[in-house]
Amino acid sequence: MKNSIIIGIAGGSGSGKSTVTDELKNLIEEDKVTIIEQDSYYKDQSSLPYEQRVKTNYDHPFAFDNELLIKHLKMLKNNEPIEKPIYDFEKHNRKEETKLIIPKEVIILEGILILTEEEIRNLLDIKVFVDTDSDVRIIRRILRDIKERGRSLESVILQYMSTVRPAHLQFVEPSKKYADVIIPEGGYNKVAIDLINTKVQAFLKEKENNN
Ligand SMILES: Nc1ncnc2c1ncn2[C@@H]1O[C@H](COP(=O)(O)OP(=O)(O)O)[C@@H](O)[C@H]1O
Ligand SMILES: Nc1ccn([C@@H]2O[C@H](COP(=O)(O)O)[C@@H](O)[C@H]2O)c(=O)n1
Repeated sequence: MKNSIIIGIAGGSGSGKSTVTDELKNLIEEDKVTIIEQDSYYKDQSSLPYEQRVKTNYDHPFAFDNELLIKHLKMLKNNEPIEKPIYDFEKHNRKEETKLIIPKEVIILEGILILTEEEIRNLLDIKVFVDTDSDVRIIRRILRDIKERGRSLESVILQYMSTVRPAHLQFVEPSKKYADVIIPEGGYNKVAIDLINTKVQAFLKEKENNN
């Protein structure tokens, strides 16, 4: 029997991925669940000045160090701890420090582009897509990025029009077809979150019975 299961939660920026992830995490015993954000695996850009880092297209698959993400997911599956990078949205770069992540039975991986890459998809036991209309997503993103990511209204709008929206249409939206479960409006869809949790609890019970 597997050491762990990995649940992938994809969806556009502002769709409610982190909210779904937190709601699901709260239903699982604390010592059995860990969260991996694809955002933590943005490529290291220390060699570039801030003025260049601001201009990076953070919604294109090239922006992510998926090689490291895949390596870490495989290590966790193998019961090995990892040093997860920590991302700084204000500086547009990885921090120098990392966070020790101990392998747990349930791993929740969340991020905009986790379903676009076949090698990541193949590591996922449950694939979820949080499906929220673009007008709702941009409003949520404006509020969040100004409050939590040190952005101005103008910068959020410019970034949305130049890179976020085109990459969403090119990469994120088409990846919905790979999902096992599509959650409309994300966030607080209790029925959908309970259904995923039922599958998680069945796995944990089976694992306990096998020990
Ligand atoms: N169902 C919802 N109703 C209202 N606000 C929500 C809902 N889901 C998420 N939010 C808010 O929208 C913002 C973006 O949600 P978040 O879960 O961080 O999205 P994502 O991780 O997909 O970018 C957050 O400030 C969050 O509190
Ligand atoms: N330096 C960065 C890195 C990423 N972004 C944006 O974050 C979005 C993904 O995070 P969500 O929590 O919204 O899913 C993505 O759309 C990037 O545009 C950024 O603005 N700056």
